[in-house]
Amino acid sequence: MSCDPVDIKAKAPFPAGALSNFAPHAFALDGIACGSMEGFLQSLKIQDSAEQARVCRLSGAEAQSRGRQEDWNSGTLWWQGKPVDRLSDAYQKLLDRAYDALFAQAPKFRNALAATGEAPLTHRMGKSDPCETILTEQEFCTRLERLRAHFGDRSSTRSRG
Ligand SMILES: Nc1nc(O)c(N)c(N[C@@H]2O[C@H](COP(=O)(O)O)[C@@H](O)[C@H]2O)n1
Repeated sequence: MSCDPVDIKAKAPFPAGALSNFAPHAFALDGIACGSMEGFLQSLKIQDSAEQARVCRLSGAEAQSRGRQEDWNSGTLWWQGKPVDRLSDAYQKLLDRAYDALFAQAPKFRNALAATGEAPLTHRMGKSDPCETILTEQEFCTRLERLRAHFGDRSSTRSRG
């Protein structure tokens, strides 16, 4: 049986809206408190660690518009005072760790992800060029689908007894 895609965006009803990076799900990464994934992502454009930690606590459009004030045309992003090349494996690993932390620490995010069943996930408003955005549609949706596969892992473990 095929399912309709779930297109993730902030103003969509559950579960798509709750999966938006804008949604206020609290988690911590490397001891830094984040109010949402958007707060974390947009903070990566900011070199100053104190201001970065402040932006991490934001959510929604407030977080996005704060990050969009920064010029990161050089392709250098920042985490805890260290530069991270946008096009590097290190950046992909940082994104993995952030989404793993969100999944582990935010039950409402996990519930929304579980509620998508096996539907394809899309983020049609997202961009595709990594030089134009801190998170492409593909980087976003593949991570959510990887995390969602954990639910299947648990049920198959149970069914094997
Ligand atoms: N609301 C919204 N509008 C757009 O035009 C977008 N590209 C997105 N995508 C999300 O925005 C974050 C990336 O921001 P930047 O493009 O780097 O400023 C990330 O959360 C995308 O999922 N959202």
